Amino acid sequence: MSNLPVLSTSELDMALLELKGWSIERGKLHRQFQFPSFVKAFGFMTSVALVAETMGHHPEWCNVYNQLSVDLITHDAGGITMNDIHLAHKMNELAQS
Ligand SMILES: C[C@H](O)[C@H](O)[C@H]1CNC2=NC(N)=NC(=O)C2=N1
Repeated sequence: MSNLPVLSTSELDMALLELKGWSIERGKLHRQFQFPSFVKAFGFMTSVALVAETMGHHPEWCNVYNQLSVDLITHDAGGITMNDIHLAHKMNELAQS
């Protein structure tokens, strides 16, 4: 359960300045990832799954071959919170390693 507030439009605009590749789509924090192979995509998803489980905060995502579409939203709060921003930063870090 998240007690964090839903971020305002201006707070989101500020956070997006530091979040390469992410945008707001249909009220969710969105990024499309592309990997060299399905195995690389799935390896990334496995790494993210471990972080997500530790955070207690989980992505909505769809994997097709080497493509991964991710949407982040805090269901308990009904909008985008700092939990989504933190998870997006962790995903960007993991995508580079
Ligand atoms: C009880 C459980 O920890 C909560 O329901 C967590 C699980 N993971 C979650 N993930 C996301 N993205 N939003 C949530 O509100 C959320 N809630």
